[in-house]
Amino acid sequence: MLKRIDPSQTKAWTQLESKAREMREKHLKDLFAEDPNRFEKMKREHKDLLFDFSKNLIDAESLELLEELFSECGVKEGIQAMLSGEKINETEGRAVLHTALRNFSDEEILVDGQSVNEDIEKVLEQMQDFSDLIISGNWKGYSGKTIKHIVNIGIGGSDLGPLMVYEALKPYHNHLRCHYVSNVDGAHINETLKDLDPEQTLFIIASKTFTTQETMTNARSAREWFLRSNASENDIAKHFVAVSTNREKVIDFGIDPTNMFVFWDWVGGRYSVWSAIGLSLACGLGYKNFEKFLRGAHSMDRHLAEADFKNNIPMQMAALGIWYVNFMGAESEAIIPYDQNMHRFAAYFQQGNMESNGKYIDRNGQKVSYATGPIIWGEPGTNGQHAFFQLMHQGTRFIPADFIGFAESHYTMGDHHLKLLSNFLAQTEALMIGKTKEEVEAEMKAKGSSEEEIAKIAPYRVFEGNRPTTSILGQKSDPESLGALIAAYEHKIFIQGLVWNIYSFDQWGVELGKALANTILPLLSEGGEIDKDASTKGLITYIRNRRGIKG
Ligand SMILES: O=P(O)(O)OC[C@H]1O[C@](O)(CO)[C@@H](O)[C@@H]1O
Repeated sequence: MLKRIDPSQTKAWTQLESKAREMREKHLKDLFAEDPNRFEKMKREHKDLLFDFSKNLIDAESLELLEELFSECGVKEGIQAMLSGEKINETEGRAVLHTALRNFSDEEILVDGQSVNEDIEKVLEQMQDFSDLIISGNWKGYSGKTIKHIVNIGIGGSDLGPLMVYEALKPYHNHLRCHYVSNVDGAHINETLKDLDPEQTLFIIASKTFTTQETMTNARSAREWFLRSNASENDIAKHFVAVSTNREKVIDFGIDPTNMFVFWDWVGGRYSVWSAIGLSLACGLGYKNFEKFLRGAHSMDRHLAEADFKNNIPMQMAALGIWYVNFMGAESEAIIPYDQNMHRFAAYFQQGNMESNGKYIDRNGQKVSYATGPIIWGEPGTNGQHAFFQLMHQGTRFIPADFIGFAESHYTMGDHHLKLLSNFLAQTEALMIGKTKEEVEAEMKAKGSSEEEIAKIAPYRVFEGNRPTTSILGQKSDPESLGALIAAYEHKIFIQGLVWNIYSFDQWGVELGKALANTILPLLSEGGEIDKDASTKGLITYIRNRRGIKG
């Protein structure tokens, strides 16, 4: 059982509030001037990864108070409860064991007194055998041709994880091409399938529940598309496999259960990339790379369990997030990878973070009186610089940002990579130091601007700076580093949920919209009386009229 402490009633919380008033008067530049060893003291390393926390608007005393807050809220005990398989997802009565999926230690993990180790190993073996068959070409489609294209049909956690990782690890792609269809908008599946050959295409229907409207609609359309070729129902087994926890529904859909890869209710959708949901990755990157990805995450799990607060990377990330959201007034966090291939990383953690911690009811069933999960957003640098960085530098919002990059690139053409990295470093520097009025005026004067021009334009060219960033650097983007990085963010989210006294592993907030969509669908296709509010009714009527449906 997790503790049920209202964090705002703790001793540390009140102290943090007064500490934050003090810190709001400080400038990051001064913190660096006061302590020349700030970088050395505030950087943390894990394997190849370097986390530089020094450009954050925080000092040692604030971090000590956050450590106290963590201890008052039972963070360590909460982590232990998760790792040991306790049913900490209490609103769904489930354990939370994505860490077990990447557990390469001998430690046995029990759910309801039963070890899950063997089940996990079995599925990993099945994934390895299957991906080897597909990659080697020994798995043949119905006409005897090898598979060239894999289409993963899923949504949310059954899509974003594999898609993000497949994109991020482009240099590791083999000859197969993986595609990801998620949106129920027919554009998605049509545009994906239009250039594919059914004889050489394999579909992975990925859905934890196997009931999700978008996925089942796309899966049915994929089957129809497949059967429109010369294929028959008997050929489906060679072209459709399923990843799910729901065997019955998989069979109902017509997929041979021998072509089913299982996972379990103790794997949350948004934490499922480590499970058989990663099947497209095992195929498209090769099983060895998938395993390296799991091992990278496992190393971060060990680090989480073993390192003390000061040296614990996910704990430091979580502490900073809480500091900014609850004490410094931040509403959002930006994630900006200086790595084009990581272009879906922020989108992935939108779900990871916002579906986990976007909650206002606490573990006592009461409405919270403090802010919980922030808005997560971001795009790769340098593109972001030419889009939203204006607001980050001179806007009225306070936006802590993570910058992620790698010392080396897989791509050796020209000097792209050094230019990319120089932008990364320049932006974090600029966000921190800003540019004073005096500096602007002196610069304009040196360039020959008149006094009048300086007075008029200088205010627009001043940057206050003092905008916090965390820089995360690795050697080279690879499966292990990516695994470790994702795990660090996952743990950050969980730790924050522990402190905020919320349940991070359910997602009741997505249900209402799903249920209402089911009431609207027949109104759009069949007509009938519309018992809805005036706006929804008006919109339904508009669509009906435009589509020629009589009311
Ligand atoms: O894998 P499933 O069951 O199709 O669910 C897909 C997604 O839908 C949600 O349940 C709600 O959006 C997510 O948590 C999940 O990742």
